[in-house]
Amino acid sequence: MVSVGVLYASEHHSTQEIADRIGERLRLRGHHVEIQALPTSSEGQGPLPGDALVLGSAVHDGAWLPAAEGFVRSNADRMGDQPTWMFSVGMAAALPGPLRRLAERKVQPRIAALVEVVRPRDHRRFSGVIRREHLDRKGALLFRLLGCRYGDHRDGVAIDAWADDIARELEA
Ligand SMILES: Cc1cc2nc3c(=O)[nH]c(=O)nc-3n(C[C@H](O)[C@H](O)[C@H](O)COP(=O)(O)O)c2cc1C
Repeated sequence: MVSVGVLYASEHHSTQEIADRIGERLRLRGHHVEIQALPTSSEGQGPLPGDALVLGSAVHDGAWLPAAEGFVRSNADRMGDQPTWMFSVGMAAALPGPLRRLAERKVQPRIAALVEVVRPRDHRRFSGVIRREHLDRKGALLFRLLGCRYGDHRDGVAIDAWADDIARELEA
């Protein structure tokens, strides 16, 4: 049994629910799991929870949310202390075919820079939920012009499979 901290930053809850799902799955495999939202301020950060970390964030404008990016930056010197997995929640699955393939291939530079700092066992990208009310007028116009689809694009099977991969590595 390994103690795992699942830390996330989420604006509209889909990343939070993905973090919960991963945490639940790891619990089912017998691990002790603490699931926590990352604080918006880097002040007062204590010890990292758990002997292993799963770190995730929603992606906004090509970057992790400030709480998650700030967490990585302010803990850069101890990021290698325990095995860590990263996940990013974006909207690749909302994009039409060619754009989607492009988005799936390319990790945005600001996120790639965080991966360089953390050096995780794996960095996985999932699609989340995107609704009209999440976007301002300009964003909604662009969304429509690009032919994107609103909705819940999460793939529960892929999320569970990834959590199972983590559990297997923890048990190895
Ligand atoms: C203002 C805004 C900007 C976004 N920018 C991106 C982006 O640059 N890349 C991407 O893949 N997804 C982007 N998304 C989609 C979100 O990452 C996606 O909806 C995700 O599920 C949000 O997670 P949350 O529900 O935890 O906040 C954006 C969404 C919003 C509302």
